[in-house]
Amino acid sequence: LNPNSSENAGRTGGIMPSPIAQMPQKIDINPPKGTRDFPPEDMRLRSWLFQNFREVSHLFGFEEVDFPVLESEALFIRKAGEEIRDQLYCFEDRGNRRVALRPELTPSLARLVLQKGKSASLPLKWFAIGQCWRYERMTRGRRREHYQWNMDIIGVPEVMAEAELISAIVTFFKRLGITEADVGFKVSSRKVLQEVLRCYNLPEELFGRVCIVIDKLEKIPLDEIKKELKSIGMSDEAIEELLEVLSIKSLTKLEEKLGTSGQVVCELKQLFALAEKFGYSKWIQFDASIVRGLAYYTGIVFEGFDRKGKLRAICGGGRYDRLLSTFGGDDVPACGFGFGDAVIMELLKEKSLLPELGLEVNNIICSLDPELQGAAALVASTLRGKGQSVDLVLESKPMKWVFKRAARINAQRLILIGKSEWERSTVAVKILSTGEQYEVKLDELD
Ligand SMILES: CC(=O)Nc1cnc2ccccc2c1
Repeated sequence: LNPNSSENAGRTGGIMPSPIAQMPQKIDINPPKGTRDFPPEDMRLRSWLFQNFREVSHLFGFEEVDFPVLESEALFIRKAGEEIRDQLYCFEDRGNRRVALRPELTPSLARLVLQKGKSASLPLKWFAIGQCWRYERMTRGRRREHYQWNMDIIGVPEVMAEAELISAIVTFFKRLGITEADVGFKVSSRKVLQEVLRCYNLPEELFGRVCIVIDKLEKIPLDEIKKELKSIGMSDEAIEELLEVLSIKSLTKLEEKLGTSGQVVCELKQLFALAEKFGYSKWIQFDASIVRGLAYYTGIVFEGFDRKGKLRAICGGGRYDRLLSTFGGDDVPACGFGFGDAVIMELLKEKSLLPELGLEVNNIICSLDPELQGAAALVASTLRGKGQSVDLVLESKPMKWVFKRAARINAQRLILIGKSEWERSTVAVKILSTGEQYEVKLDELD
């Protein structure tokens, strides 16, 4: 912008355009609406959270998978009136293809399972951590992206699969110091709904739409719920019966309502018995109102909630035995859960369970004069070769600057390359926590 600088040299006569006129359009340094940057202090927390996701997944013998954040829009087009559909971050690409930023991971996982087809020996136990997107009018100021941890078991029809998944989440909570006093799981089965709808001869294909309306039970007024159920084609009597069943909060009462023989009650009893064996009985409770907001669930559904009731659902999942066949594959039983990175962080903050994660560097190395830069590089490589982290001072800096930086990056040791020491193959070492100082032979430095 300096009118006298070289690139302007030789410009003839005329008034130099004012620097402002040359100023490139100042770009917005904030991330796009509804999205986040992760500067180091936030990235350390995120990495810590994901490390726990990964370690629990490996503890349960799951394999990590990943898929593109961009998918064909068709993967997410379901006609059940889901919120996730209304907020799909979709567009037409330069090849005129309808594509979308994935709003969830399960459909991509199902696509990959089908791609593996017969070669995939069941059961598959896969997990993924991926960024998911939604396009919301920013009127609500909500985020447009979040990271989700998913674990899925493909090919196991028995309730043992759901019990295993809940055990994984409980294990994760315990690792972070969250107990059954802080959170719980509401468990139900969509077959409860199916049972009621069958009694009232509601066609099977409307089942998903009813679930999506029911999922809004605590979010919109009851008469709005009734209106939507009526518009789907339910009679007043069916609606009353449905709402009555959904208010059941104990398996015993459900049994009275639906009878003991039904597969529904039997499956749920099995799950609660397994919970006992896994050791997380105190974490789960039956709650018939839980249906989850995704149309493809077909059986047991569950969601993690904070017992203070201040936060949105922490995680959720369930059985989706029909999803793969709706993608044209064979019928393969499947169940899984999604666990977002937002609510859990709010919960950990509230419970003061966030770890203090500072930057930690073993060594900071600097040379006391310019011609020893090479020597400093050599010492840095030697220590790095031994697995020690080194912050190498890359320019000649005054010692005051070096000490200031050493403190900021929390270096444990300062190594000075000085002329006289170097001539006798030694370096000066200062332990920054104690101030202890000594000289050490280069080949004894470890
Ligand atoms: C609490 C929060 O951030 N939720 C959130 C944020 N972004 C999303 C993006 C896609 C789908 C669900 C999402 C959910």
